Amino acid sequence: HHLRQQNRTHSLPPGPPQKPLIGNYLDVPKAEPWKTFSQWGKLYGDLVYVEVLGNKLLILNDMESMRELLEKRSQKYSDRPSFVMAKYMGIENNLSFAPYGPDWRRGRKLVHGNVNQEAVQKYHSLQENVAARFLRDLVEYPSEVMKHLHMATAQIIASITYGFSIDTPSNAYFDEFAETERIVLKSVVPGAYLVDMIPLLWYLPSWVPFNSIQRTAERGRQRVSDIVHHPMEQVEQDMKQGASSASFVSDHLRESGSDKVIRQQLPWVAWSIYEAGNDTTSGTMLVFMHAMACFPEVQTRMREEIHRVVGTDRLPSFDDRGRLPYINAAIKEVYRWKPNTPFGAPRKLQDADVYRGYHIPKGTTVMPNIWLLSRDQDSGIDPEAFSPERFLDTHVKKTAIDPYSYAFGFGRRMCPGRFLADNSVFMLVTSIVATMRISKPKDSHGMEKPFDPPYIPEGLASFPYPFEVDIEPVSDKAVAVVKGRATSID
Ligand code: HEM
Repeated sequence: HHLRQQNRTHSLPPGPPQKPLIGNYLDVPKAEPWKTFSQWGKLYGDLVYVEVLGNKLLILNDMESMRELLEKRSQKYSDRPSFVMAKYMGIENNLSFAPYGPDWRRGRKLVHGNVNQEAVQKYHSLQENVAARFLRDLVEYPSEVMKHLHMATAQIIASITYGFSIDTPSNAYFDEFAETERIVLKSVVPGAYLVDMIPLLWYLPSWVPFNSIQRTAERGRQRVSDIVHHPMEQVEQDMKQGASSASFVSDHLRESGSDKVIRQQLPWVAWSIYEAGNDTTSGTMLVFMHAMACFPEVQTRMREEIHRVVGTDRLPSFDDRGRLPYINAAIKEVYRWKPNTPFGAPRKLQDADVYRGYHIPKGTTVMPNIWLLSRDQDSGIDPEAFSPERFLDTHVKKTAIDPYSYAFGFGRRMCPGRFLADNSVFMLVTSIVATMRISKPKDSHGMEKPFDPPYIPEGLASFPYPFEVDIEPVSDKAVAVVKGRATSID
């Protein structure tokens, strides 16, 4: 009764008109929906409400509503939407997709212990070593830059999570991880599987033509289970032989003793770290490579700063970071220029709410339009330009919105890996710029080839597919420094 009254006095937030049954289904494009959401923002205001086949969606188009709802009211806004396929495949055991509750809280605590701001310092030398090896690979096989990049981020995260050595050249798990990742990303996108729109389909027998849902689900479940448990078994085996190095998994296996709950959850939490931390970091690095090829003058300014502060006799280290303001601004610019998660990671509202005089129904999927924040014009610099200057008050009257306030999410479900991620990005970015020149690909006559790397157009994450780019050492001395440093690790 109370709710009905609330409904009467408060209307839903505005949005495009709906059609019977399908609602706004035809209005929400699959490719780059955040651009359409942003246009709606201009038409309907900062809160936009749409319905797609009975699913309620609320789009937040301003920082204030994100802070108020996702942070101040996080008690209600920290659940995730649920998907039939994902649930069946076990993907809701992954921290990123888990419902808000005791399992999520326990898992989150485990992760936090290993990657909080203090703890990530113990990974500095790992990150420096991986960067040095990565540079040597670039010197030796520059045309395989995309492969090297993916390997570098995978090595960092696999070492931290499972203790796998960075000497493992092409670990058997990496391809398996990558393949499972595709299954995961598909299963948490509204509408990718018809069964999430029309749940009744699940109950149709599988001999009905075209109804392969249950078979797909079963295959996915098996794959997910394999990738969650195989690396764990390896760690346990290594531990028995005394051959495992410290890692998230081995530390917690030692500490948890016979705690059954933790032992059961640990493989899933470990996989969550790998799953959430690998493609996001490599994707961010691909955006960086894209930007460097398109904006050579920024690349030059970055290199000048490094050479001025660090010199050319050694590779950059974490101790240098505080003295590299232009580099730090350029890293912010990478997060802003093409944000990884243009509409964040969706939340599900657990109880009906009232905000700015509007009624927001229970169960509504809430999406912060991060992409729109990234397009702000406060600095007066074109949002499409890659320009670190927009973050420097020595260059502009008003600096752009700080991407650290939106690129890693909000409130209780904010990315717990953000310090680790940012350190990896800093180390890889500075190492590359210090020693390598990145440019658009050229043909055999030295003419620039057309260059416009396509981005994954739909789903939660947005970064380029692997693309061709030219890469060469800045000097013979740089090659010598790289080789010397890499050899010292061997
Ligand atoms: C540049 C790289 C990264 C970006 C841009 C990024 C971004 C994000 C975003 C936007 C979210 C959703 C937050 C929300 O719902 O408000 C998230 C969640 C998460 N991230 Fe990251 N992330 C990155 C790297 C990492 C790394 C290296 C780890 C490894 C520890 C990690 C672990 C996680 C986990 C476990 C979650 C789920 C949190 C939850 O649902 O409670 N991320 N990340």
